[in-house]
Amino acid sequence: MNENMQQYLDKAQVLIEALPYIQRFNRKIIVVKYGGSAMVDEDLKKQVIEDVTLLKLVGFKPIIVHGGGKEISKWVGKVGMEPQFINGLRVTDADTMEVAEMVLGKVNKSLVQHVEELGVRAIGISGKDGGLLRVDKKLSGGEDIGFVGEVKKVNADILYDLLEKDFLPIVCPVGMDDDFNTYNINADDAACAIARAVKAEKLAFLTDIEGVYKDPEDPKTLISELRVDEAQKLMADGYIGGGMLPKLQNCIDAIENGVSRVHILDGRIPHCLLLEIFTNRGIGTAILNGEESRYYHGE
Ligand SMILES: Nc1ncnc2c1ncn2[C@@H]1O[C@H](COP(=O)(O)OP(=O)(O)O)[C@@H](O)[C@H]1O
Ligand SMILES: CC(=O)N[C@@H](CCC(=O)OP(=O)(O)O)C(=O)O
Repeated sequence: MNENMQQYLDKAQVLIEALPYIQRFNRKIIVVKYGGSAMVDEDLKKQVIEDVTLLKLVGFKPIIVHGGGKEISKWVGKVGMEPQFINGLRVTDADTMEVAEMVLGKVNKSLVQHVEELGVRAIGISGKDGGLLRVDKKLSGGEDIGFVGEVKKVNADILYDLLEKDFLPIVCPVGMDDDFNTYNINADDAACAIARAVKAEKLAFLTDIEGVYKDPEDPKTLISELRVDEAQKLMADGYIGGGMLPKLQNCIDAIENGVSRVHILDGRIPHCLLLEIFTNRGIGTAILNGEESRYYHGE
């Protein structure tokens, strides 16, 4: 067999290996939280969008919930304010809220544009549209941090309707309270609330670190399988900081409320989503309930 033919056969083999995963997730909802560096780097952005589009085209039902924290901070700085975070949440006064909503709206439409370019119908909505995300004011450690929302209600019907009509929903983390004031929602919180509401099969957080470390200073301490009680202990013992705190809390919340699979993936790895879903490589950190394993039986 010549070298060319072997290359084609290898490609065919990759597709065949994906078959059981395609069957397992067929018509299942997968929520992808898209944030961190993978949003800033244009090549990575293209690859993430390609991955999600491919998931859609092979019969999954993906929903993208995006962040844009770095972009918001850039623009907050440009208008002469200083970005401020408490426990991974942005302190959001009225001016910051205005900037955040503008930036997130722009990010949302640019993602729609990328997906549409690949021939898949995408609809970009914020949590304001159709009352998708209703919030209460969220405090951080008892402290008032401004217009930061805690999701209290998700209108899942909008998402079901869009999926039913074969659209790829792309959600930006802005919502309203009962008095129709605008709130900034941490995108991890929004993704978790949505995954719970639609009973997603999988929730994948794409971020800019390999996964959860026991010791953030030591890459050798990356945790591949993290059980809920272990995660709680890591947080209580102070091993988790910054934006990883709300992320891990949301992972636990999702897994304890009916989302079957929850993963933190390194969005800097090209095609990390495809690798996680279609191969047995076990990248990133899987958050698990009880004794289950991140690997499916028979793998
Ligand atoms: N134990 C830990 N393991 C991994 N990351 C951690 C840990 N503690 C703190 N972090 C920080 O959390 C960050 C991820 O959160 P964040 O920057 O908010 O991600 P995103 O923007 O993707 O939501 C990492 O880049 C890292 O600096
Ligand atoms: C309240 C709060 O913190 N909101 C976030 C919303 C965007 C976000 O979460 O973006 P990433 O996922 O890219 O970090 C913020 O203003 O940065």
